[in-house]
Amino acid sequence: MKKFIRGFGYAFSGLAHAAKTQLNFRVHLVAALISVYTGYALHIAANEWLWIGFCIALVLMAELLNTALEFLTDLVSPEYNKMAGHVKDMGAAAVVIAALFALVAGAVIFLPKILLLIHAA
Ligand SMILES: Nc1ncnc2c1ncn2[C@@H]1O[C@H](COP(=O)(O)OP(=O)(O)OP(=O)(O)O)[C@@H](O)[C@H]1O
Repeated sequence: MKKFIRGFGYAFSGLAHAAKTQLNFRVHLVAALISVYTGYALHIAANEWLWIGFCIALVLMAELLNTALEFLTDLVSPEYNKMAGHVKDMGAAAVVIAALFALVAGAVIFLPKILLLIHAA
C-alpha cells in the first residue's frame, strides 16, 4: 500500500516538474481551465463534459509523453542525430494531433451555444 501511495508521489512530482519547466504544458493547463470555465458558464450537458474531460486528458498526456521523450532523447543523444530529430518531431506531431482534435471538439460543443447567445442578445 505504501508503495502504491509513493507511486502517486512520483507521478505528482513529474506533473509539478512539467508545470514548472515547460511553457507548452502551462499553456495547455490554461487552455484546460478556460474550457472548464466555458463549459460551466454555458451549462454543457453530461456527455459534453465527458468529451471536454477526454480532450483535456488527451492533450495533457500527449504533452507529458512528448516532454519525457524530449528529455530522454537529450539524455541519449545530446549531439545532433537524424534519428533523435525524428523521435522529437514525432513526439511533437502527437501533441499537434491531440490539440487539433481538442480544438475541433471544443468548437463543436461551444460554438453553437455561443452563436445562440449572440443571436439572442
Ligand atoms: N539531438 C538532436 N538531433 C537532431 N535533431 C534535433 C535534436 N534535438 C532537437 N532536434 C530538432 O530540433 C527540433 C526542436 O527540438 P527541441 O529539443 O528544441 O524541442 P522543442 O520542441 O523546441 O521543445 P522545448 O522548447 O520544450 O525544448 C526537434 O523537433 C528536432 O527536429
